[in-house]
Amino acid sequence: MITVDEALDHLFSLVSPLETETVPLSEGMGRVLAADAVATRDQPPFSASAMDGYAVAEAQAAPGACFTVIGEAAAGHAFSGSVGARQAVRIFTGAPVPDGADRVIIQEDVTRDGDRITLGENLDNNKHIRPLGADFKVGDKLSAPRRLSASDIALLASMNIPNVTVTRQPDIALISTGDELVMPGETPGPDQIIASNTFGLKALLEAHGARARILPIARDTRASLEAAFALAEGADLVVTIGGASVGDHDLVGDVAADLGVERAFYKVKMRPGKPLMAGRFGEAAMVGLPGNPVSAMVCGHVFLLPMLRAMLGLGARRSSRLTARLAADIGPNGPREHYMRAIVKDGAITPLPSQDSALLTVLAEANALMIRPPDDPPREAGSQIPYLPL
Ligand SMILES: Nc1nc2c(c(=O)[nH]1)N[C@H]1C(S)=C(S)[C@@H](COP(=O)(O)OP(=O)(O)OC[C@H]3O[C@@H](n4cnc5c(N)ncnc54)[C@H](O)[C@@H]3O)O[C@H]1N2
Ligand code: MOO
Repeated sequence: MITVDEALDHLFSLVSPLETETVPLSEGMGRVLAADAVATRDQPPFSASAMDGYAVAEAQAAPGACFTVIGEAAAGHAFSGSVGARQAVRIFTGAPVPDGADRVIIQEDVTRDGDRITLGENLDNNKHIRPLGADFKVGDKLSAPRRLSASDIALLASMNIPNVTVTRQPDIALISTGDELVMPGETPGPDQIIASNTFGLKALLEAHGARARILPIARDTRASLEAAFALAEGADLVVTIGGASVGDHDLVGDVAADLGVERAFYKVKMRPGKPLMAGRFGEAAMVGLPGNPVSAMVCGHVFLLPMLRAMLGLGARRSSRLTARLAADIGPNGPREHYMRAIVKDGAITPLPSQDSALLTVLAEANALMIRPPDDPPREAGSQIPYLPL
């Protein structure tokens, strides 16, 4: 058995960053920026009023001072003249500040009578002006690689970038295997259950930038498994679930080998997730996950998401870990790295009482996978423990 980090190194050797494509900015959310986006304009492109009020020369803005209003500047409508001594321009938020003015007095601090204004006695000290280029200047950039957030999309729009160069989304084919499985919505026989793993994995992978396809369930026969692999044609990554262990009906490894999968490894020193296999399948990578529902999802977090990030050009790194203080004493760990379903609350982490890898209710209740290294000694409450957030 190899360690989790060794398995990850093998998995990274099976994938590489995918090619790029250009998409409209409105479809860029969650995509990975593959080329720096460079501003070709300053924002704001002029010094702009930050408030509604009157633009005047700072030097004359004393309490009680009087000015003559000579015109108006609104957003989208600049005042073309310039502001001289004892003159003011009525101005609104977002309007260019006219020449000669370098301060905006908010209208709450002004009394107006016809064309005359008088400043109040308690002026604030703020100029209420946003300088040219205060947000960004020509040449400023949003650097790649970067997964685009909603805030990034707003920034790119403001930079006048209507299309973005992003990494193509990996196509991931998901194959459930087993005679006991039917799809959600079907009527299971008395000895059958519902295929949950492909659905959970599709949700996980798509939330992180992949396109995942759930293929028809492969039955525990060579022919059915071969048919499922054929349907996976064109995928960047083929993921099978179940049939990975040592039972008489666990055929995935044999069929994959017959189809030319060069196996990179089999079995990882982790819990859950031990019977994991991986290899190269033509142009694609192939990963065989264990069937137990929690094992499959844990392997999704620990292995598939890092592979996905590597394919998206975000680098070949394991998932980032956080740490929390242990809420209560725990006993020693066994020989496999244990990913325990746990709850982190107010900075303290508590493993859930049942760690059976078949219990999706426990996984759904958990918000963290608490990580215990192989042969970790007992830990006392208060120790810092690493975890993967779920
Ligand atoms: N003698 C041994 N038996 C087992 C070992 C072992 O080392 N020696 N390892 C155990 C561990 S650990 C795991 S994990 C499982 C993995 O087995 P498989 O990958 O072969 O998975 P299956 O036997 O096909 O299924 C296990 C379990 O999960 C259910 N399952 C499968 N696919 C799905 C799906 N898509 N959605 C929902 N549930 C699924 C399946 O019905 C079984 O209940 O092996 C242990 N055995
Ligand atoms: O490794 Mo199995 O995945 O412990 O349940």
